[in-house]
Amino acid sequence: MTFADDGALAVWLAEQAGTELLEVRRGGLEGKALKDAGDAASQAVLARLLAEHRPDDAVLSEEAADDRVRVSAERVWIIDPLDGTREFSEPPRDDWAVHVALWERGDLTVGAVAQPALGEIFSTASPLSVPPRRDGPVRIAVSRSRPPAFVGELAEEIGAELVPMGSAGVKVMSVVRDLTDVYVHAGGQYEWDSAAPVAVARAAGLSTSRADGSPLEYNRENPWLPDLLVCRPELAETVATFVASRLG
Ligand SMILES: Nc1ncnc2c1ncn2[C@@H]1O[C@H](COP(=O)(O)O)[C@@H](OP(=O)(O)O)[C@H]1O
Ligand SMILES: [Mg+2]
Repeated sequence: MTFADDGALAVWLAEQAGTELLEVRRGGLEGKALKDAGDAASQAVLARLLAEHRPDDAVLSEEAADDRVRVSAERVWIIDPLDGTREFSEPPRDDWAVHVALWERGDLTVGAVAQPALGEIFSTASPLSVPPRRDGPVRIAVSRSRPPAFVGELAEEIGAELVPMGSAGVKVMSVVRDLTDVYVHAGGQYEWDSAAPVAVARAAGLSTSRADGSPLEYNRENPWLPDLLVCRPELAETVATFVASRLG
């Protein structure tokens, strides 16, 4: 197969990696062995296919050594072969994902987020549009295992309910899919955790920023990008102002 279009390639790459991950999950491993096998198998698929289809592009991956060539490159694929590794290792949970993004000369241009256990893929190639918000409390997606310290207080302040789940990509997609209205994270993450999801969320018309409302930047020297806010645009200022006051 050949792909002239980067958006279509991203979708195909995420699908190929997702198929591999489902196969690994059927292989009888458990716990850490399953996590490690998933990380390695998905990385191998993505690295091989990127080398074949885009040999001149740089890659930043959670599962590979950071090749500093990317810092001065014009095109960088930012990938997380398995986001929500913990949930991947807890079948039949479906809150884990494959992230494939492309960054070009300063910004994200393409993204695909596969949720293989759901059989779904979300992408900039086929953007969704988020329906108007229904009545009822604001729904805030948060990490199952590492929710930000301030999130209980935020929920109380704006009358929201918390919806815990695994994987940064799944949480961003929950806003895209109108399962939640906000995803806010702080305390730790890397560029690969949010790049593809953020590209998909932007294409769906959502607000994407650092948790305090400042702009997100990708392909920086240090890929540590510890906080994130993805939400319906009308909620962005309220949440960011609250978070800024708590994060100082
Ligand atoms: N405090 C922290 N420090 C580093 N990474 C974090 C983090 N909190 C969350 N993450 C990463 O963000 C992703 C989503 O986490 P969570 O499900 O808790 O929201 C996970 O990616 P991986 O599964 O790719 O490692 C996790 O490792
Ligand atoms: Mg991740």
